[in-house]
Amino acid sequence: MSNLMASRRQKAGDDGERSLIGPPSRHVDENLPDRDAPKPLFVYLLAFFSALGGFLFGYDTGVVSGAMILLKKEMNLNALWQELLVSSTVGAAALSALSGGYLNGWLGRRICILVASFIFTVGGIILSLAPDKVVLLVGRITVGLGIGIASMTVPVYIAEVSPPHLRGQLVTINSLFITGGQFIASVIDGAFSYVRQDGWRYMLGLSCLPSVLQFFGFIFLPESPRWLLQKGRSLEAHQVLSQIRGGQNIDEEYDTIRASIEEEEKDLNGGGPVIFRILRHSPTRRALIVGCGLQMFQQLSGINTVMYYSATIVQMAGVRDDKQAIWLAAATSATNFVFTLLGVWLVEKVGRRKLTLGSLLGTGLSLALLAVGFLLSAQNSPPITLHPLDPQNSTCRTYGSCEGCMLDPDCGFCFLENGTNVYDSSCVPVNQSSTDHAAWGRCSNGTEASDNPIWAYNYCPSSYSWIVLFGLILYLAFFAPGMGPMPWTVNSEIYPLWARSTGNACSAGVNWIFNVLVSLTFLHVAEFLTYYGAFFLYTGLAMLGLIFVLGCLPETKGLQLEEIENLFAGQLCSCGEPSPNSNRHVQYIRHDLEFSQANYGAVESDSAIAYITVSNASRY
Ligand SMILES: O[C@H]1[C@H](O)[C@@H](O)[C@H](O)[C@@H](O)[C@H]1O
Repeated sequence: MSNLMASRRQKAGDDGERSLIGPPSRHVDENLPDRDAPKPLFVYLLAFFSALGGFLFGYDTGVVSGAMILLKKEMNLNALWQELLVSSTVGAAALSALSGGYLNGWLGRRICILVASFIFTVGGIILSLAPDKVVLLVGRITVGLGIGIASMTVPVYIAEVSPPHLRGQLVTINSLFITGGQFIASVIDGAFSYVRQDGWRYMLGLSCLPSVLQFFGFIFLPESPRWLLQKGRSLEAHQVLSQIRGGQNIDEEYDTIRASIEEEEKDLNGGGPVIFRILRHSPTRRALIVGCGLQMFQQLSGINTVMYYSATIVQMAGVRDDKQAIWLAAATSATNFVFTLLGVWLVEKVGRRKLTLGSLLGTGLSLALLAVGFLLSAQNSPPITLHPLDPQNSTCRTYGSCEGCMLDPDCGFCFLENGTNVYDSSCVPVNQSSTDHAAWGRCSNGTEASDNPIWAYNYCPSSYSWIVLFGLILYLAFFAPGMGPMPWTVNSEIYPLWARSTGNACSAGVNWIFNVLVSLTFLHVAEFLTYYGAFFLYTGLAMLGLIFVLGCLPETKGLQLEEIENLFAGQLCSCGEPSPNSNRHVQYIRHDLEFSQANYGAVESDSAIAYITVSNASRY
């Protein structure tokens, strides 16, 4: 199986037979985007309706931060409940992504997408009608289950229906929809933040619109032809492939997929659960390491910390008004969205490998800049000038400057400012039921202090904040086109059909598990290492990721899905060079002259598709 590399050849003449020694297929040979290749409209329609799953993934993970501002007041949520409502969704997504592999293989991609959109709709309804926090939690877990299934199924489905020259672009559109969902969520958050009473119900419930649209759309859309063929439904598979290729001749592509499945089945003599077979078979084991590694490093580069922390960074830079900070956070997600668009444009031009490498390098440098900005801010942290008597005798009175005070989760910084000048500053305990106020004194809730002191929880005012703001924008500009979408895109293409659902389930699970880990540990890491220490740590992790990608990620651009397994036939890390084994390829020869849908059943039994393995042939 590892030697399988289907190479398409052009027709030798008009006699209906394909030549054995024909010229190599253009897409592989030139490694250039296939500009003249047809772009059937139907495949765009499929990509759009499937990518609504990505939109919901982005919307439901993004909307909660704005909803929380209103919810915590209306439902009197303490820190534990706030944490639960945010992370339960991501935790549920991790579990359902892992089990989604089994569902995908069993029920098919289409049914899984229908199930996910149904779950999203039910979750949205529960959330918008929730009478109390327990029902809210049930709703958040429900949408998390939908997110997990969608996050692993949609890229696989799009990859399986796309022609090779458009595959990278179309799968990356799913990532564009993820960041688009996060952006729309932040705009909806901004708009409904003015509706004090029940504004959160609209924020959380509006996700029902795209999920209902996706559900009804998918009732009429077809199953992946590759999955159909794997299940032995060859007539249907042929019809669907021909439909999504807009009536072009699909014989070669169909033969390649069919022969590849036959070859796989012959070689799959070892039984047991698919994950064990993946681990036993070295090419798929290597692909799994690359896929999971990419997803792990995506999260370890701190994207969700940066996005989550953006509102605070903006406040640190001097925007003190809550509403303005919400709108500026929307600008952050807009940046993430716009630069993902750049990724959609670049993926078929420069390829996955170069795009990921460039993105990781830039991400690492911007993280270092963020760290330097935090370091300068810490070194020039405003001193504490007032020491009011502390009735609680808390640790807050022990700090000499804002830096130590804001790193202590029990304290906050209360100050006056005149331009960039900070004065009359104190460090006081935070109100346990809401971090928006101090527990007592000038900055506590209900205190009408005439001089209007500012309460800073989690940040310090700093004249170096522009470096941090610049670092934040630079970070998103580098992360969004490459490290954001490529882990999803690459995972959708590197596994052979029999291992695709399980491989994607594992790697998506790794993504969600590291997502929870990084977001849950960020504040503790910052407490122990300070903010600049935390960002230097992420810089180091991004650099490790760079070494990993440099060594282990092969280029998959332009190859047919059936050809890609061969890239993993050699050693795990060959620094992007094709392994010697990847020169071996299988060639398909169709013996019959006619292949029409009308006589398809007969053709299938009469015709023979021969495949030969050519060892170590020169690479075209
Ligand atoms: O690819 C996505 C995207 O970059 C999102 O902005 C991020 O929140 C997700 O965690 C990630 O998987």
